[in-house]
Amino acid sequence: MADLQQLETAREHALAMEKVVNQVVVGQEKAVRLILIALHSRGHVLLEGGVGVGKTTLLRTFAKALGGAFGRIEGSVDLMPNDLLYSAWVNADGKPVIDPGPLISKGEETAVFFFNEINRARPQVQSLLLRAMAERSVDAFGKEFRFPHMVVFADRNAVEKEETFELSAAARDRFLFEINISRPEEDAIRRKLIFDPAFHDVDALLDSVTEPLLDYRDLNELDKQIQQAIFVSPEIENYVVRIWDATWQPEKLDLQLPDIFVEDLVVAGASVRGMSAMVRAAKVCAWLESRDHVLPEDIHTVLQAALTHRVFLSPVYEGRREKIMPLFLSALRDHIPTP
Ligand SMILES: Nc1ncnc2c1ncn2[C@@H]1O[C@H](COP(=O)(O)OP(=O)(O)OP(=O)(O)O)[C@@H](O)[C@H]1O
Repeated sequence: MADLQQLETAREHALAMEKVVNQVVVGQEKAVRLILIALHSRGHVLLEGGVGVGKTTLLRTFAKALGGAFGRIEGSVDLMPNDLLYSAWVNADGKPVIDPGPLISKGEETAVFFFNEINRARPQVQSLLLRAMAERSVDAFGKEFRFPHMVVFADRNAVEKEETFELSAAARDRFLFEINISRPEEDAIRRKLIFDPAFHDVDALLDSVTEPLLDYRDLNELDKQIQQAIFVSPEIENYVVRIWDATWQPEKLDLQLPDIFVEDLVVAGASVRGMSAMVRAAKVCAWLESRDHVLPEDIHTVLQAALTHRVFLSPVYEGRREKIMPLFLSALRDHIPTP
């Protein structure tokens, strides 16, 4: 049974954490809310967006606010799977030394692991990461390293496509959300980021998070409690199933999308994993809004992030995915009657 008082206290902590993160990383409120939801539904996240828009700052802030460790690695063509597990070097006495690599060096304390530019890493490296994400453990140095509290964030460089290895459809499906992080829209915030020196020094920004606001070790249990406590009505169930069907056969709705033949658009819609992930995330959303049941607005909050990387488009449209998917998913939302 979920403990309602415990859930209430946990929500206050989660909202306090969100407030602090929004003070450190400005103009990214939507992304911050989605990351908060992902952390509480224990889902890994793909990040899509620009370079130097505050992704590392955002993730380091979350890790610090959770009191856990932050790990990071850069994807590159010559990165090998073992580079995640160990690094070898020669010390001042000429002796070889082997250190644990970024994936395992923080062990069980890892709360957030950031794989920057995952599409620059070869498929072997991506596979190791996917296995670590699914099992939250890896084998190295003849033993098992576990990181039961880790949530992985993987960024895809969407601008440069030279020498890249795009994630396969099955690999993308392993991520709860794909979240877009781009330049803040508000002019005043953009100016602040450029001209206020406070935003030029990440370490100084992070110093403003003085103590953990939540314990990363509580999140696995909290997730179970939230999933038990939040109710999904039969009407919402029907609504979700209609959305699911529409991702497979959008031509059954009367959608009009510019320059697109809707009958030819989709090769495959969302998976079972994708739809259940969306529902889990919507429940967390309802909990953050102090409700014990899911409303259509919770589904709407997570719809884009949960499904945008899970619908497979025909090759003729795949190259315009970034533009088409937001239009397509908004059209689904607008055409399916809400309960
Ligand atoms: N929205 C924001 N709020 C606060 N600081 C920001 C924001 N956007 C960018 N910055 C500042 O810009 C600089 C670059 O940020 P950061 O390294 O986090 O970006 P990034 O997206 O991880 O970059 P890269 O793509 O190169 O890895 C930092 O000094 C950071 O403080």
